[in-house]
Amino acid sequence: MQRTSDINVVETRVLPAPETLFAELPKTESQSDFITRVRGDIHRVIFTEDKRFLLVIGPCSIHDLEAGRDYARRLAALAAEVSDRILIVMRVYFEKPRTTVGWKGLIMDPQLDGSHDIETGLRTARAFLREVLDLGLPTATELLDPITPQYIADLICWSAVGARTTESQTHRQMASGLSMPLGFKNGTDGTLGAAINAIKAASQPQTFMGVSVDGRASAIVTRGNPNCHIVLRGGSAGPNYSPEHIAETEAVLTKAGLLPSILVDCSHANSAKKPELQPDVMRAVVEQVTAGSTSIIGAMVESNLAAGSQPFPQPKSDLRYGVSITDGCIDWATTEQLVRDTYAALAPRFS
Ligand SMILES: O=C[C@H](O)[C@H](O)COP(=O)(O)O
Ligand SMILES: C=C(OP(=O)(O)O)C(=O)O
Repeated sequence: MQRTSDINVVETRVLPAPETLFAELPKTESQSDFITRVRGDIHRVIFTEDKRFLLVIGPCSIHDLEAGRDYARRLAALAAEVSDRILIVMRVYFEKPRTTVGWKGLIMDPQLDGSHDIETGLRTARAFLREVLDLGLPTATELLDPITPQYIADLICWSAVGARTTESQTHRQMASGLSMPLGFKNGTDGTLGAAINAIKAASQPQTFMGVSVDGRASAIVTRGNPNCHIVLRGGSAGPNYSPEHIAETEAVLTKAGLLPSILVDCSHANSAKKPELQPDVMRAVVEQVTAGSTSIIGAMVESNLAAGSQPFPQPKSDLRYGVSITDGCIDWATTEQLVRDTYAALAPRFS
């Protein structure tokens, strides 16, 4: 008989059930309390009941755990210093959507060598998230593969659906069942429609196929996620964080019957993918906030220990410490200065 399926499948590796990883790497009671409290804080920021500025900041992707820990320790100290005006959440990004092909992040390829040991990737992600939380630092990630949340979402305070997947029904359904506040990015073309439709779809009950905690294919029935908002990241036509863009986004959200809560991504097309421009974008955004904008709830910044990015793939031993292997970032000194400047600029809001 002619084979009609799996013609292009080379191997199927069964993964451990989510509950196996929960048992191996459990969430502690204090982590659980912390996540619940931070998610509540972010909810209040989205609903403008908390005046603090939500800042999602950190590496474009985590590829070196030691550098990730080093960064998290520094950010935790800084976050504690500014916590009365800025709610800092660390980008702990383990999944990378690619324009064509490339390294897809630590979950998909934890050895950085194309071996795609996803089982180790999932364990590594869980273990690292617990370390970040134990520093008293809230966690943010992009959820890309719809099965991933079953393994790590209990350790995430805020998540994103990226520009390349906001229009996907699969991701909107996934978002409708997630327990944390979530930002949908505008599309790579810069238009808002897909994100607006995504917020609407994710707020509704949905039924879709997924994996249960014991690892079986299941129909998942959700309640809808009421804590979704838009993230402006610019697009092929250029940046979209100017007062005019913010006013237009506010109007479109209001017309759609949605809360006009906007987080501005200072990276990606808002900085023309030039990481060193992010502080300028951030300053322009904070200026709008101090001038009275109530729709801007915060910003996102790609930051690492060292500036820029390095080519990848290359031998692991040749990689420079603290330098991104995906999008370019600002370095730690610039990050610290930017956060302190933002803290100072926000003073009038709290006086
Ligand atoms: O933030 C990360 C990247 O911009 C996104 O994953 C796309 O990356 P690529 O265009 O290098 O594939
Ligand atoms: C991939 C990312 O962004 P975008 O979806 O906006 O390209 C990201 O923030 O890492």
